[in-house]
Amino acid sequence: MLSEKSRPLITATLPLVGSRLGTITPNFYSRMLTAHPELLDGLFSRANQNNGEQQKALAGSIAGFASALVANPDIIPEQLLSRIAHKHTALGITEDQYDIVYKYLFEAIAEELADVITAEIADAWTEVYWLMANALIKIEKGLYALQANDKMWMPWTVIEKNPAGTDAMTFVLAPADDTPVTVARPGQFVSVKVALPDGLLQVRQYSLSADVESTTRRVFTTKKDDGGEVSPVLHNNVQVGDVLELSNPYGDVTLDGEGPVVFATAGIGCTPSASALRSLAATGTDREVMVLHAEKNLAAWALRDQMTNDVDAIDGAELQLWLEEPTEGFHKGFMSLAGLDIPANASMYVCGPLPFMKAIRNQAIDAGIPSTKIHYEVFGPDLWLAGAAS
Ligand SMILES: NC(=O)C1=CN([C@@H]2O[C@H](COP(=O)(O)OP(=O)(O)OC[C@H]3O[C@@H](n4cnc5c(N)ncnc54)[C@H](O)[C@@H]3O)[C@@H](O)[C@H]2O)C=CC1
Repeated sequence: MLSEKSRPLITATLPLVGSRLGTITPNFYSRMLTAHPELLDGLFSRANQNNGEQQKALAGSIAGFASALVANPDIIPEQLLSRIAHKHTALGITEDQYDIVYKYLFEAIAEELADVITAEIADAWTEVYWLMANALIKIEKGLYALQANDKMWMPWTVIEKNPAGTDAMTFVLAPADDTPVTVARPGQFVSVKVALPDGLLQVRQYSLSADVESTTRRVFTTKKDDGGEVSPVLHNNVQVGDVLELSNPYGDVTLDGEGPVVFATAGIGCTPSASALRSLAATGTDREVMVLHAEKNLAAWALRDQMTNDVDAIDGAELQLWLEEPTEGFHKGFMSLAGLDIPANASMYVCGPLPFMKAIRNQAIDAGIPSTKIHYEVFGPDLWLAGAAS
């Protein structure tokens, strides 16, 4: 919990620190990556460094955590930390790296706030940092302990590479060694390590799109982002027979509980819901299932066959489709929940572009679905969650 000594200091300086985070975090990353260039090789995303998303995400997390602590000094904001911990473990973050972050973050704070900072203010923010870091370290240790092995990276052989819709590709992989494989949960993702043409190793998270329970297959589907650094390499360069390094599965937006379930997805955001749907169909679920999906056109829908087959296989399951390009038999334009008969006790899983998720979450809340039952995950640095928690 935040000490009584620090609380008024954090309350008083939060607006100022919040307003300067935009300069503190680039200063921090620049110091840290200059001193530890190895962290950019296989840990931090070069694309997110270059476009500033990583800096904004760190700033958002710190501000969100500090705001929550000031409002409730005795309560650690679990949801915010859980989401971050799953991303950290998928990257193999270790306890000692929190010392490295502390050193360069506080050097950056000292420089950027030189006009206002006192020893007392620095101590108060140090307390906030270690409250957050120690809580994360504890959650992350627990997540690592749940895995079937204690390795970060395991070799997997690409055994299939299948085009999925017009822009995506499904990769099926089999273990390339005898490391015990963790059974994943529907909705989880794995990190995939890819060597770029310039030799730099980069890591991305991809949702498993099918067969999550399997210990002999990993299946993920990725859309090619022509402006991106990693997906074009996966699509163009990686071939059947190649070996990729994969992490254990992580992610806390998973299909749990009972009762009716609604999947509302758009574009390649259908992947985690498709794996959940696959699991429901495979286990002969008696849950009421509604699948809502939005795409530009029918051909773009990456997992069309898999999802329609699984909807057909589940008793009473319903599928509705929205297409931007008018197509007979389907809703036209962006998804709308208006007029849909969504059960009041439904759990909703929303995944797709951020504006889509915001629109659907708002509509669902207006329709009476409690926010606690609406599950979503922002892929990439988690700005929205950090903002929502503050
Ligand atoms: N596990 C996860 O959280 C995953 C998340 N994603 C995310 O899903 C997103 C999907 O990307 P794309 O397929 O390229 O999407 P896209 O840009 O092709 O859009 C797909 C559909 O989203 C809907 N949409 C777009 N903007 C909207 C708006 N302002 N309001 C309402 N609906 C809107 C439209 O129906 C559109 O056809 C990516 O941002 C990716 O980060 C993707 C895979 C997994």
